[in-house]
Amino acid sequence: MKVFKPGDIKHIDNLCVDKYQIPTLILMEHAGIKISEEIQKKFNKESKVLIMAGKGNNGGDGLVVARLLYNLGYKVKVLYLGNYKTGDSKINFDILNSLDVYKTNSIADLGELLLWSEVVVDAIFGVGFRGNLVQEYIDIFSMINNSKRYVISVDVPSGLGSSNYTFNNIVVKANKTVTLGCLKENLLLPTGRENSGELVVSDIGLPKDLMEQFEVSTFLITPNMAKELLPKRVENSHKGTYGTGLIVGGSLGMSGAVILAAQAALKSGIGLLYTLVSEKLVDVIENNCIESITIPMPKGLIELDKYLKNTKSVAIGPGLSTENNEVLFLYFVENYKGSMVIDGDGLNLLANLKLHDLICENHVLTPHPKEMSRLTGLTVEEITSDPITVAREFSVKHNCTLVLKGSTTCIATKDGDVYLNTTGNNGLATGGSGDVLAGLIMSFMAQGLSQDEAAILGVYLHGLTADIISEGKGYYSLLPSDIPKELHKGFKKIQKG
Ligand SMILES: NC(=O)C1=CN([C@@H]2O[C@H](COP(=O)(O)OP(=O)(O)OC[C@H]3O[C@@H](n4cnc5c(N)ncnc54)[C@H](O)[C@@H]3O)[C@@H](O)[C@H]2O)[C@@H](O)CC1
Ligand SMILES: [K+]
Repeated sequence: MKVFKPGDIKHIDNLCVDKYQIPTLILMEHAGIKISEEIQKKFNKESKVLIMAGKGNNGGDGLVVARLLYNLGYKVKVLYLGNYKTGDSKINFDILNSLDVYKTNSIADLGELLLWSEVVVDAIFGVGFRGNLVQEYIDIFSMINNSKRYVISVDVPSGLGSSNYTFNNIVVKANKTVTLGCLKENLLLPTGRENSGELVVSDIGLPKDLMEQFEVSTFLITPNMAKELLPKRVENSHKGTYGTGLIVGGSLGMSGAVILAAQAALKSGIGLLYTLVSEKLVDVIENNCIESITIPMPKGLIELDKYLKNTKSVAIGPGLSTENNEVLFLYFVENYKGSMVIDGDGLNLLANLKLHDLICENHVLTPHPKEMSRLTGLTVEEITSDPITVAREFSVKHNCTLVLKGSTTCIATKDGDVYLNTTGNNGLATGGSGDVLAGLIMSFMAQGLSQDEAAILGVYLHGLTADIISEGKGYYSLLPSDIPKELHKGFKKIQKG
């Protein structure tokens, strides 16, 4: 599903007017109709609705809502923050002036108005919000957030920056956000998701042709997309049909990482699995992954060639340790020509040894923000405040697939597309869930998916399975090892569509 940037919205706006001859006043009316319909679904005509109308077009949408609800018989009061000297908001302000709707621009009355209200329509800022907040707005936002009223945000919760930024760390916290015409990037990033409440994308009459033809480079992973990516299972098949994979990792004390990755690979349909681990770990791996073939680390790495010949994909890094593994890591990055997931200490070795020039299109890198920081030299804050751009720039520069993990994971391709994943929950924030993900991606590449496809499906399935488990277990008790065990439920849900 297409996801739009603030710049795209401006462009769409202009095209509506110039190419499709649709005045924005019509779109504003549609926006108002859609918001008022959402209110009617939840609140009856006895309800008291406070409209907070900002000075731009977002405020104009709010003024339309005020008129429509007033006409329907709702008790409506408006606190407006603009002068409305020109444009569509002025037209709607003038119309409202001709009606007997209570209006004030006195912010000092906000406390009383909030006490009076049952529903607050947050039409203070939309996608035109920029920069910092002055104290007056910080106070307004705090009062709304502390009011315990039902808040419905128009387009975006007010104060949400264009990416994952927050200015002065405050955003209006909505119960529901009705976003207009199309999905916006910032709503899908963590700050947007935390503050939007239930998210509804509302059709406001933007031309179908325009929206279909408009090119974007950010997408939301949908159930349908995941379904289409599932590797096909065929009746007449054998283990060779579903590919051979290899997990390289597991230093002393970290055998669990390999076991988790291996369980995930085995439970996601791989044909044959090898694990390559330190000799001392062979027994523990064999005991826990009876379907895999365990290879003890040979003295001469050249001995690995006979295994690698038939191996379609590798995951290197789970539990590997950065100590004494430089030669091994370099061997794989330089010699292995199949698809390869580089995870955990594989990423740290990549960063420590400055091997960025060896990253190529066969590689899927799966850093969390701290590992990304080591890879890029950016701070964690710089990465998390604009993860889409950071991920995109890296994948294009290094011609690889990058999975930047987070509560919204960004999968960036070498072509510059970014896929956002919103499955998963805070129960995944436990050491080991990344190993499961690495095993899944490796498994899907062994089964014939491209690097991008495997990353998209792996990330989606990983989060979806966690969500399914959490429905029964809650978030506290979710363990990475639960995911391979319950993976069949994730697959089933994807297959159903
Ligand atoms: N794109 C479209 O096709 C449509 C957009 N509509 C609405 O228009 C909105 C965008 O309208 P605008 O571009 O007028 O922008 P907004 O209404 O989001 O905000 C812009 C106003 O806020 C002020 N502002 C921005 N940052 C500020 C800050 N940090 N502190 C104080 N003031 C600040 C600006 O000076 C300007 O007056 C959308 O979010 C949506 O609600 C709808 O009317 C329907 C059609
Ligand atoms: K808003």
